[in-house]
Amino acid sequence: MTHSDKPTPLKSRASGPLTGKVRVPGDKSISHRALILGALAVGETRISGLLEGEDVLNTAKSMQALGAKVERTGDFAWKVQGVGVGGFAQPKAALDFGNSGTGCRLVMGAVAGCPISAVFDGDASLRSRPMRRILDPLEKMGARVASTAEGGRLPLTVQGARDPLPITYKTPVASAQIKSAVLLAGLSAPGTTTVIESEASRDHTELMLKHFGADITSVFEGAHGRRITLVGQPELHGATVIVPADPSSAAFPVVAALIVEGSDVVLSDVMTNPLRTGLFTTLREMGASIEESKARGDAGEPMAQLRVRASKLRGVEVPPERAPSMIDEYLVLAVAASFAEGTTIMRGLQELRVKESDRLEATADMLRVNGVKVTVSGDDLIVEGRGHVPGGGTVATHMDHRIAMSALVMGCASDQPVTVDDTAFIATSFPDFIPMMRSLGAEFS
Ligand SMILES: O=C(O)C1=C[C@@H](OP(=O)(O)O)[C@@H](O)[C@H](O)C1
Ligand SMILES: C=C(OP(=O)(O)O)C(=O)O
Repeated sequence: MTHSDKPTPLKSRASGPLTGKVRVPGDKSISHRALILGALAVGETRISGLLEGEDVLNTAKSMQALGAKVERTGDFAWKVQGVGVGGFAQPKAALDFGNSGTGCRLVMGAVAGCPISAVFDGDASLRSRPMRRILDPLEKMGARVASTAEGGRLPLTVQGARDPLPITYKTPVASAQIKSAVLLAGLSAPGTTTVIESEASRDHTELMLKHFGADITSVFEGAHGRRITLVGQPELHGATVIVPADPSSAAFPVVAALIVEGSDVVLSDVMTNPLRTGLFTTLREMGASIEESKARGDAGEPMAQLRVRASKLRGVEVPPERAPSMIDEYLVLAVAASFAEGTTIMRGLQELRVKESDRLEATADMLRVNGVKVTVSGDDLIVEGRGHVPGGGTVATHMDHRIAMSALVMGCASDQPVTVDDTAFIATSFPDFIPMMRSLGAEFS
């Protein structure tokens, strides 16, 4: 996906109370996985609530290019006719994942277990992100990689293994993308593939593999880790997947409701998998009123309705072991911390440096240009909250959807409006963010 060269800036200014009930779009992690596992299954997979954002649409296109039949049957409703484990066909052209690390890295794993070769590419942001962390284990499993870019960056070619080897792999960092790539390649290997992680990352791949019929187990390992074992060469069967609302997208209206005085916002069907809810835990520790009701669990993932009311927040210390469960939410947490009274210290954020942008520096810049006192100390982010934010700054989004949305949320309650230089990348994960926030009362112009 290429964006127009002309940036689309937007200004966010303080509004009256935010009110109403919304359902944010389907979870991005689950949407990617539903398409990929649907493509690797035998038979038909029906997906409802799919996130129709650019990242996921690029994964859908790649599944089609690899031989699966992927069809949109209605609003957020999709049907996939799979080719079976190991059954991908040689794609005719390069696979373009646009801005999406998840799509690119998970499909690399799936391709590594098939006897085909595929070129992987993406936009300037994705081309700058490290791929060695994925390629290392895939090479151990028998895949071969050719890259002309430095450090195994995109564009690169993966030649999948004819006879993939099962491995036991300890991930060097807590990353669901690394874990998932190994497990997806392991589907085609005989015997058991094991992934050990010292900090548990989101477990959607494990839950969904089970849902599609794989023999997979996950046990605790050490204080915070997991050992995941997958029996290779299963026959995955097509399944029904109901995609819950994305907690990483819900994070934006949640924080907006907390900081805009008098707000009362309800969010339905938000996924509450504990490996994704670190932000809500942290906000509650800061004094946030977030009430959960209507808890249910369709298709292996828990979800609930959240009612969020404007709250006086106080600074807290966020421990490093919480990072995997809120890794994409630190940007908007930093916004909440700016409106809190007191200092918030977020520790162990090294992984933020290798996302769509260097999110540690970009978050600090976002706050700084809006008059908030902030320090990056090693891999820690320290925000000095003063109960209000001066605003008045223009935020550089660096091709990063979450910076754009966080900055617009900040403007909802700052003394002066906040401008973002480009909103185009919001479409990667939350295409209706702007109209949805306006429907709650946000003033974007
Ligand atoms: O597996 C996934 O769906 C994701 C894993 C995380 O990345 P890492 O695996 O690099 O931590 C997260 O940041 C990303 O938005 C989605
Ligand atoms: C890091 C993110 O996604 P990805 O790694 O898929 O680009 C994100 O959505 O914040």
